Amino acid sequence: MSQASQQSQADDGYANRTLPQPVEALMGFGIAQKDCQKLAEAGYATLEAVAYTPKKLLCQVKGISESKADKIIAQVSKMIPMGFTTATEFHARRADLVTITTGSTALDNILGGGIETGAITELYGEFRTGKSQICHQLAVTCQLPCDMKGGEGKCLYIDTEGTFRPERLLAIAERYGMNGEDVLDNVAYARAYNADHQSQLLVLAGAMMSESRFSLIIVDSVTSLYRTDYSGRGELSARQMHLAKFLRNLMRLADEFGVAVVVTNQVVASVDAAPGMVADARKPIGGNIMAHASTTRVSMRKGRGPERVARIVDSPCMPEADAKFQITAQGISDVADGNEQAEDD
Ligand SMILES: Nc1ncnc2c1ncn2[C@@H]1O[C@H](COP(=O)(O)OP(=O)(O)OP(=O)(O)O)[C@@H](O)[C@H]1O
Repeated sequence: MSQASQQSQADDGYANRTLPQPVEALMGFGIAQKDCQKLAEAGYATLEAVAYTPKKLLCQVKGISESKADKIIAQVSKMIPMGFTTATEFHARRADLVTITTGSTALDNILGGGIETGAITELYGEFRTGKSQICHQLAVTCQLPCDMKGGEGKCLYIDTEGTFRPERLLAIAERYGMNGEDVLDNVAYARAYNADHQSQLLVLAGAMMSESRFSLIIVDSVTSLYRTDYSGRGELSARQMHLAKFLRNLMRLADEFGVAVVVTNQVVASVDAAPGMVADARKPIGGNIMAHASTTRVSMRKGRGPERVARIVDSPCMPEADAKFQITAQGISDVADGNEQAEDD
């Protein structure tokens, strides 16, 4: 969760967290309004966004010279705490960490309660494994109150494959007794048409999130446009650099606004999979860049009928584990025969 969102109001709590301060707050400290506007238009709409960005990038904003950037950084560093804290304090902050339910208790359990806010969770797997269905589920549950395992915030949904279906949200909302119209109104949806556009949408996202309370960003899928916009070995390095920048901006939004970020990813046949290793013979796209950017990685595969199996592959504090869930008309739920974790393969 971002430091700004820690500075919460009277009764504290995630739902009452204050929004980060707008970059215009610099105006009282000798920074011109037009410079604040330029920063906001370039995607640095909050003090946190400026504070978390290297000087080199601030200097790339049209009209921000090196000396202006120095002045801005000096002022922002007085306003946003970025130094050391004790592990005790950090631990206390994590105790308040909000997680968003996936709709399946078994899946929530292996994730440590649900999808973590302030972090990037990657769902990867072959087609039809339920990645987009989980995204639809979370777009609804992120709006639930915290005591119902929600995030009490809106959802920002970036769809790169044209698979977003509001009808699914309505069906899921009904399951939780939520007003369908409100649920749809609380989802900001954008279709991304190319990798540059996908990045540009994050600039808009930052501006929207500084005005209204969001608890979740979804990018479904994070890599598909990169696969089509960049082809062959010759463009691999440029692709990875662009992807790294996109992921870094996503992480910045997670830090800045304390929102959960969920990205889906496709898989490709792994040439180095050993014979007999059927279970994970396919690896997620994006290589090390993707692997390092994701806080938690979840591999998904098909089970019997509507059943699916999710496996925690990488997490900073949860062990590798499997959970079964199923896709139903009303979203993601535990398998009919119980909430138990899946047996070994
Ligand atoms: N209303 C529904 N009720 C039950 N199951 C559904 C419903 N809608 C979709 N599904 C199931 O969800 C599965 C598709 O899942 P999803 O779209 O999440 O796949 P995905 O992993 O995102 O695949 P891709 O990589 O192709 O986008 C299909 O097996 C489909 O039968």
